[in-house]
Amino acid sequence: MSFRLQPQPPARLNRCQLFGPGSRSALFEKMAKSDADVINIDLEDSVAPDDKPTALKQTIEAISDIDWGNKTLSVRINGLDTPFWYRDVVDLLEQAGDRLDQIMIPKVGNAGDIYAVDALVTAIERAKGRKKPIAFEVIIESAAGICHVEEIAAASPRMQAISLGAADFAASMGMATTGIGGTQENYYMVRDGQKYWPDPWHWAQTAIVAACRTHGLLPVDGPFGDFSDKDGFVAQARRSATLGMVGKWAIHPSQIALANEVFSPSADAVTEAREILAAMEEATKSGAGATVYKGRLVDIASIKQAEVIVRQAELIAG
Ligand SMILES: CC(C)(COP(=O)(O)OP(=O)(O)OC[C@H]1O[C@@H](n2cnc3c(N)ncnc32)[C@H](O)[C@@H]1OP(=O)(O)O)[C@@H](O)C(=O)NCCC(=O)NCCSC(=O)C[C@H](O)C(=O)O
Ligand SMILES: [Mg+2]
Repeated sequence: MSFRLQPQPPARLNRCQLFGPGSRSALFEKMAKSDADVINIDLEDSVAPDDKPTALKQTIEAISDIDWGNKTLSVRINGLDTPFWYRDVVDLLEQAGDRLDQIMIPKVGNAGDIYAVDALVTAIERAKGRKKPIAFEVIIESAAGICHVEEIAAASPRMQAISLGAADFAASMGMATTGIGGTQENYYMVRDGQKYWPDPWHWAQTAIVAACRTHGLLPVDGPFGDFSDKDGFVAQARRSATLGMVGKWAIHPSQIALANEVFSPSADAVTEAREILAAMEEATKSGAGATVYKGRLVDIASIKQAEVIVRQAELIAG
């Protein structure tokens, strides 16, 4: 038990983060007009090395030239193990307009990585007199990242969100798969001759959720590579939502509506949450700390659970 209150995460929608390569400028308008809450223009792994300078230039222009509406606008920079990342940060911070909300730092391994980017961003913001501080979101996608996830979450006041990057994470962990997220054929148990497929991402997601909730950040599920498998995407997203994640990446427009649906509480869930709050208000008036709702126990913890759902519904309603 701690006497410190758990901080609330940033009060913004993050149900779907739509990715598109910075080298494919033809996609930018489509991304801006999509129903995704967050846009991630990618300078990292979806951009070939020879295309990096063009992708950076196009991205900087698009930040000011395109109407991004009320979306959170983020650019994924290159990893700190590459020769590209410092140029990404310097050019974005010196040349891109104030519409840029955050940068995404990939393959973060420890708090020192965040410190390094924070130092550079802070120096440029001061030198250029940038008014709006750039926020950070990071990807946990390595063995080192998951081992240090809590110190990473605490590393800077700029931190707003952490995603799980299933592809690089699997590679770093030496997992025997080339799939990006979702059920893994060979990760199964057998009972009475029946196969049962547990979730190999569960523990990493839970570690990310715990670190994010401790430090008031948004935990986000990363990519699901097989964009023709809608059922698989929805099943993965529902598991993530049940564990406390607030949203999921879309690497193709067909995944946006699916993510928005899963990470928006249903009308029935919101009604039930409001009824639980009303039942507990009545109980509190009569001096009780617990009561019965639809034949089951609800108590003071139920108020906090119901508030999670009502808060999300209110965010969506604007
Ligand atoms: C996956 C894609 C390469 C597919 O592109 P394409 O072949 O053009 O798809 P379609 O023909 O099916 O497109 C149908 C229409 O949708 C538009 N489109 C396609 N992609 C996008 C998009 N991302 N945003 C908006 N609109 C999009 C097409 O232009 C078509 O439009 P129209 O002709 O008008 O009907 C491509 O989707 C793509 O590049 N996706 C993003 C890839 C990416 O950013 N990857 C990086 C993130 S995942 C990762 O890095 C792994 C992670 O780090 C980890 O380690 O786990
Ligand atoms: Mg990756």
